[in-house]
Amino acid sequence: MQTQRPLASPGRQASIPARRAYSLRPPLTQRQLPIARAEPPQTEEIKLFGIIPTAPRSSKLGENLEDRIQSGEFTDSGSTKEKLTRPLRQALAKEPLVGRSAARFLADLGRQWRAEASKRMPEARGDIREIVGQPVFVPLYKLFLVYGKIFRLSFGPKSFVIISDPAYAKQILLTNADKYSKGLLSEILDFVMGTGLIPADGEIWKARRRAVVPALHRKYVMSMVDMFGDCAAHGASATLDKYAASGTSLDMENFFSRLGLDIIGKAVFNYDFDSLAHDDPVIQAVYTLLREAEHRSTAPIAYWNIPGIQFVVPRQKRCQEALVLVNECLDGLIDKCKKLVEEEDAVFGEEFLSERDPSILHFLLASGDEISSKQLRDDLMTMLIAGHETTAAVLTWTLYLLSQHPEAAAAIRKEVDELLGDRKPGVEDLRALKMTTRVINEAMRLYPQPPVLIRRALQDDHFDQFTVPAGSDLFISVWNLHRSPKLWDEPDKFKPERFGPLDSPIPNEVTENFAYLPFGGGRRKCIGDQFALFEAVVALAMLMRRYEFNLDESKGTVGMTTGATIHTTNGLNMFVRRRDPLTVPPTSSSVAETVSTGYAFACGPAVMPVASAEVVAAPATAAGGGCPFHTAAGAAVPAATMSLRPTGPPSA
Ligand code: HEM
Repeated sequence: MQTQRPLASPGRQASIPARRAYSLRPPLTQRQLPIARAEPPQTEEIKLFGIIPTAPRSSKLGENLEDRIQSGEFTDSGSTKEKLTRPLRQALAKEPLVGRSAARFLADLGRQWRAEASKRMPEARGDIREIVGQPVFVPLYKLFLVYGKIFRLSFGPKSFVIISDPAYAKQILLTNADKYSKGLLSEILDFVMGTGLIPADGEIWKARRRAVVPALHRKYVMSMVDMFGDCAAHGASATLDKYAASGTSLDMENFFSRLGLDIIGKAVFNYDFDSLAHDDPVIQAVYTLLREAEHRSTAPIAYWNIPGIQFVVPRQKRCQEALVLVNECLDGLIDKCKKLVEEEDAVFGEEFLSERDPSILHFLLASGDEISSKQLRDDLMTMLIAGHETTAAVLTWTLYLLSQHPEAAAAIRKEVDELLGDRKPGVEDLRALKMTTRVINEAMRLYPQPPVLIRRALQDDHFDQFTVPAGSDLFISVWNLHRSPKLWDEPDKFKPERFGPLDSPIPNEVTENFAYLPFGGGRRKCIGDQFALFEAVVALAMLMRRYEFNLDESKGTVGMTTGATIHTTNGLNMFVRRRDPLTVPPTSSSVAETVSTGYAFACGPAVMPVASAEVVAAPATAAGGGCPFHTAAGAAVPAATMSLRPTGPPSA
């Protein structure tokens, strides 16, 4: 197989020359959209960058950002003062006496102005509606191709620094991580995650990371593999077989969302949502919260801060009710688990795993971690949300890509047929499912979940000649990094072989030097990376073995919309066909046996700097209860396709 590595390491990256924008656009009230730029295009510059001026933009917002970028509307270069005085200097230079010395003086001043201008970060100014009308990472990519690895994006008084360079990403996530907080993300997610790990900062984050990371220990992740297979098999019999028999297409995005929810419910708090087989109010409430979080993450203003809004606006009221329902359910599960911990009276130690309830919640309670039930709920909600939509989105886009690349689908089937037949993969099989894993790695490059990482600078930080002042909001565009033509050969193409021979290490931020960040990097790297990768590999292997999937094109293009993760616009509608008679009876491998043989994780050097060694053995605590809502009949769960606005089809 051909080996294609990223084209350039960050050190070798040739940066796109810095350009700046001083768009003199009047305020919205004074102009009618569409509007052409107030400044004439910089013809010289346009030629330099191979950009051809275009006609004024059309009337549809967002539609023509590309044209507007090309028109030079956002763009200026060098020092404006220098450019304005240039004709004067040229005229003066023709005068023999005083004129020439005045021209020389202006030339010196111009050099100084240019030097100062070169320290100003390239800036794109625009109308926020250009961005909110489409998945945010799409316009950011177009702007990145013009402005390069770092630029400021300004909408009136608001501005964001967009980072699309591996070395800069490494600086923010790893070397200078202390200088950054989660900023906007904490504000957006506060209502649902509170001070859970994702939005938390400072001392709370440190304490929670130290407490939670050890719960996802090696033995725990291994013990989950069997459950992944059970859930996938259940999904097959509860849903896919029915659609295969009926011949009607099924929204696989919705299917993966339910599969992800069932898996994470069991893994985090030993709760069987069984959303693959039925809907109930708790499931509906979880989706209401997820949709609200997504909505907030793309909203141009923080409407949720308007006092009393949760009592007035119907969607906010529903969100509030959903929160109460989910919290009550979590409280019930916490009580039930406390009781179990008390009953079993097990000795807690490193890699503690209860046979009756191997969940993360059980670990946290058994560890004697002294935290409030609010903090515990925040942690559980965080893991529920973080571990559900992300994996579902990864599986959705992997299957989409496989539907476009039958040769890769065939390669996976060959691998699975030879290795597993129709039995569930065991832990020892994961290392051998190399092609399946590699396809998922490449799908995570093309469709990173989330496509953008959010940070706020707590102190000034410097990126080459540019200073990012304290208080700045930064977006690390993982989408841009993963699709940068400077880092990847044919970046928009699906090429699992680009990561090298199948025997080479599984790609991650370390192997690719921060050009590839499927699980982030540095001290806030995903704590569920191995869990998630194993889950995706098991589910994909089992489904590809049993079924063939073909896109139902009558349902329209598979567009992209975004919230926290990338969703399809119209669902991933697939015809499902059962493959040839399954000859090998499903069997399960012994997880315990494999764990004891000391299987090594295949994910490369995981970066979990707050080490699991910090676990302290402590006595168990107690109480009792259970979720009162699980068996209640409920309304239909909303489709997992959380469309915000339609866009064009994905380019891969
Ligand atoms: C394919 C599935 C997944 C993907 C693509 C993914 C991706 C990520 C990324 C990119 C981050 C870093 C965010 C940032 O730096 O701002 C992150 C953080 C996190 N992820 Fe995941 N994740 C996945 C699955 C999971 C699962 C299954 C869990 C839990 C069991 C989980 C729990 C977390 C938590 C708690 C954090 C925050 C860590 C911290 O800030 O200390 N994730 N994830």
